[in-house]
Amino acid sequence: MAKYTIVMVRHGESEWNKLNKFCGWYNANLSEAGEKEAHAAGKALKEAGYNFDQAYTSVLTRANNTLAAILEEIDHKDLPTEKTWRLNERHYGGLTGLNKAETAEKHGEEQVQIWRRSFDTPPPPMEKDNEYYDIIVKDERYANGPSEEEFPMFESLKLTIARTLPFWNDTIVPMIKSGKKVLIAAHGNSLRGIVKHLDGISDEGIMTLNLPTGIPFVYELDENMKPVVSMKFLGDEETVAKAIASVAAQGKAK
Ligand SMILES: O=C(O)[C@@H](COP(=O)(O)O)OP(=O)(O)O
Repeated sequence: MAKYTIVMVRHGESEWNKLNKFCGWYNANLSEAGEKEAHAAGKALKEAGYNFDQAYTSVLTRANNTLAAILEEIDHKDLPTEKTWRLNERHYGGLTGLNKAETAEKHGEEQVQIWRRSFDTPPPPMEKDNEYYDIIVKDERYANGPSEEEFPMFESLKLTIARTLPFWNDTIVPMIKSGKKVLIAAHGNSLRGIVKHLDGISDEGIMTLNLPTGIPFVYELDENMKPVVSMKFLGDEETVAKAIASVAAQGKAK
């Protein structure tokens, strides 16, 4: 029997999703369409009668602004919210800022698929002379962590999960178990990590999972945090399927 309900949402389309660029820890804003998706997500949650006691989000603006738009729509702007770098998107290393389709033309679709979706093959590291290195490393939002040793220069999904899961286990799970209704606004890959964990998806199986932007999804969990209902999207099936297919296709050569 379901005891807990948790809602997660990948941020609305970002400016760099729109340009089809690997984004990772680069702090892209929401695009106009992404703002709209975020408001639509809030409206869908309101219509379905969801309310929350606690929100969690990354330290990246695209997730923060998605959460803000949702909270505006559900009339709960002052919902207690914790931001953490542990929910950030995976760090896309040396791929950051590159166009995904152009990268597929240069390195082949198969290689791009491995970089985007393999469980443990990381992208190449971000070198110090990368144009985004200082912008990311010196960003004030990381003043309180990660530490220098923890600060990633690239991340596979495996490495992303290794820094997301401690936050899930130590902070989010106790909150859920205390009876609080939790909303998480984060990113394609930080959420894929949580979904993999919750549903016990294999390293192989997770490769085919793509999360659409701006469509909330619900988990109903039993007392042991095992899913009774998995990944129920608040959107009509056709729209969700199209949005998922379009994310999957981002790594195709033009
Ligand atoms: O970093 C990025 O480019 C995307 C995910 O890209 P893919 O792994 O789907 O290529 O992250 P998000 O838009 O969720 O923050």
